[in-house]
Amino acid sequence: MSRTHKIEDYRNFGIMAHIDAGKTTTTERILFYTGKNHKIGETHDGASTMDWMEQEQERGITITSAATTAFWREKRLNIIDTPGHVDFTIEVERSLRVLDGAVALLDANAGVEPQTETVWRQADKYNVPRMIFVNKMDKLGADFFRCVDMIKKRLGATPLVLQVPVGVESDFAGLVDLLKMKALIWRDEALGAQWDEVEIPEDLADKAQEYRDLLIETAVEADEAAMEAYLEGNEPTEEELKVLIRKGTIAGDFVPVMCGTAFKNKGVQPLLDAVVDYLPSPVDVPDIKGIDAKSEEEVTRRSDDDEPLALLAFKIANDPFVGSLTFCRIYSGVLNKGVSLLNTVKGKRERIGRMMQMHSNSREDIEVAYAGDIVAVAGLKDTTTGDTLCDANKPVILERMEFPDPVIEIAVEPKTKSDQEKMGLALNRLAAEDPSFRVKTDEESGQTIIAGMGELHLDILVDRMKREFKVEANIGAPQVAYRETITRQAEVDYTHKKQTGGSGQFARIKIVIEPSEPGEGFSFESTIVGGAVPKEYIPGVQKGIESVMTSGPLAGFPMVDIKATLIDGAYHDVDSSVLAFEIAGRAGFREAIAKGAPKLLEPVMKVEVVTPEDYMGDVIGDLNSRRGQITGTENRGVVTVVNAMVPLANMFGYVNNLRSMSQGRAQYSMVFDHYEQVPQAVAQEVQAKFA
Ligand SMILES: Nc1nc2c(ncn2[C@@H]2O[C@H](COP(=O)(O)OP(=O)(O)OP(=O)(O)O)[C@@H](O)[C@H]2O)c(=O)[nH]1
Repeated sequence: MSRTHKIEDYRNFGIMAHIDAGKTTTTERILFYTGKNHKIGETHDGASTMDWMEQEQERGITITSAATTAFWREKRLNIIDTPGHVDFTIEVERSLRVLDGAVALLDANAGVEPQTETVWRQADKYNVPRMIFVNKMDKLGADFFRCVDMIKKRLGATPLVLQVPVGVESDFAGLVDLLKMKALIWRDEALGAQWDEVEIPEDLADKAQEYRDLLIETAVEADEAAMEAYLEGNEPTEEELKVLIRKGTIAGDFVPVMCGTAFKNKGVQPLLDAVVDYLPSPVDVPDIKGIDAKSEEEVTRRSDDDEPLALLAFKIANDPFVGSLTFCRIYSGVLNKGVSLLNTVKGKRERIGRMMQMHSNSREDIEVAYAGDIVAVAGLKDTTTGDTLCDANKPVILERMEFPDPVIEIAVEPKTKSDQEKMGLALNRLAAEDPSFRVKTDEESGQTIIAGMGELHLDILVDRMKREFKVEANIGAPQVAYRETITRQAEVDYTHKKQTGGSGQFARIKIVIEPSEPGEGFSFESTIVGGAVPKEYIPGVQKGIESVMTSGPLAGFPMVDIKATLIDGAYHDVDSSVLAFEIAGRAGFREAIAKGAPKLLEPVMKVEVVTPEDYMGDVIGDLNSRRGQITGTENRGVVTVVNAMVPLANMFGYVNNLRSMSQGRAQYSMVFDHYEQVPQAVAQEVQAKFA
């Protein structure tokens, strides 16, 4: 069997959005218009085809990323579904990792929302070329040009407006295509409705011309020759413009902006055309970087069937019929069913017994897959998210993903003895699927603690534990994941000496510790020259120090952002050992921390509340009482937006509070922003509770 599509004809892209912007609806329309999905399910009926898991349907939010293959204008689209809820940013990160381009959805009324901003920044990190679809143009309060403005102001991006809406809210009828300079007017709002290409309505003629000029001016910046020609008075043709837009989009110079309403079936086909025309194929983006597992040298792998086989596992899902499915992107080479591959991260072999291509409502067993493809492999044993699978003769570790630390924890207690065993198994399985989810045992109480990105994240995991693994458990109150660090530099000269019977122990170290930048974590360095401490003992010192980092002196929380430097020391020919230096490292570091003025840190969330003006005073008063700092308020049509920074510890149960305060009319969203020192009075409470 050979390729059905050249790799240049692939578009691996994701749809990213704030919760409720309409991602599910848009994805389903895309699947409908690409002809793979003939029975459309509206999300509010709970019949959505992208939402596989039971809870997702019940809660109406898309939690896991599924990859779906569809076809448009002889191109092969692999749509990677990215979740919108901030508790699952980890899912967003890992899907961003494997896609080549993205469509960001905005709600035409709400514009750029905080989570859109978060996801946008993540996409910046991976240099993902993007375009924007301003959805819900039919909604009350929709404002396309306000969205364009927010793209500039909030996202700091350069919008390249490709369309101008014709009508708005219930009068939204279609759009002006600024390349063709024609209006596309839909005949009705039914699924599959046709449109007519007509002259631009008179009242829009000036606006269309203004935006077309702007479009050309922005687009020619992508290419010097085109720019010169334009300055000499030669406008690019439609085809030339498309080439320029493609080039600038892939380079990240600007972001094409389009509009429509997925729900009322307007604007989806032009969006698909733009995906094909402007988003990159796998060969248009830089080659993936990796490390040669033998030589440890940096290497790159070209998106090419002739390169050695390498794939990256980016998602593990439990399928009710097939069992565990590992979603992989093939970066290079050809994958045949039945081969045995090396997992270079785990150092284990895996056999590809069965692989599938996912379509929105069916899965197709396949025998072979090529560079650029996304496949779901069944029955892998040891592979977890982020691992590389490859040809054992050409072992490579593809760029690994970074995962944020969890900010919230709860204790889970199995109800019966049999639940106890099942729970261990279930938690391990869930942790393998989701690297932002951690499980640990509290050393003092013996309780099992699970940690994640937010209340909802843990809620869903506990729910899955009950449903999928039939584990009954009692759940404790959610707890903030505090951290500890030091505030000043400290130096310690510590000697560990023991001389009782047999052989003695001797190790002397001189260490300096200092605070490092927030988010830098822990680092260790030795500046010793001339063998005051022999090389083989230094790892002992580091190990001793690291063992202390896991539990700070104030309340036993992990320590972060500390740099430790071993500057001097001494040893004894007979009595020194790695162990003696480890003991010295541990005790010396403890002493240094005490001198370094330790402090407690807490996660602070960026909160946005959208409320009718009547409740604004109450909302602000309440946020203040939660130790929140209001960073700004803003009018958005009929509602007021309140922005604030609030410690996570004071945000538990906020949703109910806000609901009763505003008679259910205000909404909020929050994202983790940074760790900050806990005020003294609060710190004392926390310490009393945990010490
Ligand atoms: N008026 C209007 N409503 C829309 C449009 N698109 C989607 N909706 C509605 O907005 C709500 C959210 O849409 P979804 O498609 O579930 O949004 P989502 O972004 O997938 O949401 P999550 O999966 O929860 O993140 C649903 O009630 C949709 O019917 C649109 O173009 N116009």
